[in-house]
Amino acid sequence: MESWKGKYASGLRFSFRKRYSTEKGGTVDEDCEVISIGHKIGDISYVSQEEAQQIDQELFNEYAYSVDQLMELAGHSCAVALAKSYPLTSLKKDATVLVCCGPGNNGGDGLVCARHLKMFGYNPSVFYPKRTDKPLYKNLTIQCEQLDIPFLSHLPKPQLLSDGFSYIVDALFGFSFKGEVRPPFGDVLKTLKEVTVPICSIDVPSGWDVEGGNPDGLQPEFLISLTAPKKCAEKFAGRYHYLGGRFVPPGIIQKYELNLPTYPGTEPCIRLH
Ligand SMILES: NC(=O)C1=CN([C@@H]2O[C@H](COP(=O)(O)OP(=O)(O)OC[C@H]3O[C@@H](n4cnc5c(N)ncnc54)[C@H](O)[C@@H]3O)[C@@H](O)[C@H]2O)[C@H](O)CC1
Ligand SMILES: [K+]
Repeated sequence: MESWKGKYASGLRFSFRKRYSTEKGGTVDEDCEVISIGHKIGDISYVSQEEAQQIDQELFNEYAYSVDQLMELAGHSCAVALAKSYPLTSLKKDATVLVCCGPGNNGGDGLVCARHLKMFGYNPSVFYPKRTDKPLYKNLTIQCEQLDIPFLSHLPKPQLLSDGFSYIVDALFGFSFKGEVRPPFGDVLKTLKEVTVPICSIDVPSGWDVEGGNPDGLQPEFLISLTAPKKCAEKFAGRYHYLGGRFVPPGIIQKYELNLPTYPGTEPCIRLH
């Protein structure tokens, strides 16, 4: 497991054991190792909603990336981080995974992630209740359909979801989420809050204020922050926190004074804790 803590100087490494409580009242131990591989010392950066949106726009406008390119890298890094956290061989239920996609680019990341999960041998299904009428999303949908990834017409009840899927990917909202949740997503989030299998959020746990979080909202087990963690990620108390979206140019890192880990080797993601 590669992991990073900004406060440790380069070359330091230590092991520790984390203990989790299970629903049945028992405990599970996990051996963890923290390795400092970056040259930066100091706490990791958490960006505001405005900074996240500015960085996004700069990547498109100043650095000439297309949204398809970044979405592909982002979604691929999500699938890799999920595969590291929930290896194929550790899953029952035929490695079935439900990917819930929202109307914006977070949902697009979810569609890309579903495609890569299928390529990695998982059995994803997609729930995509509010489709956006743009070629990018239509193409991502066709790509999934051509891989025989089922699209659910409605979201099953919590018990059925818990029985039928190994984990659920939350790709409903990312860094542009604002205000109170609007229909039909209030019901979707309510259902997801009641499932007993892990919820895995892409970029921001959906329904959380991008900066302030949401103590009454979803409590995902897994979070992958893209580009840089958003301020709400400081409140994430789940088991796996990854950073992905390995496409941030040095100019952006300097301009926004981002303190981020150096990705190891050719990895598209890195575990933060
Ligand atoms: N630079 C990067 O790191 C990249 C990140 N990517 C991903 O893109 C999302 C941000 O995408 P964006 O389209 O700007 O917004 P969202 O997906 O977060 O949501 C917009 C969508 O949601 C609707 N909405 C907003 N608030 C509400 C609400 N309260 N209730 C209901 N609906 C709401 C809004 O109307 C829009 O339809 C980022 O997080 C990453 O996941 C890119 O993939 C690549 C570059
Ligand atoms: K999300």
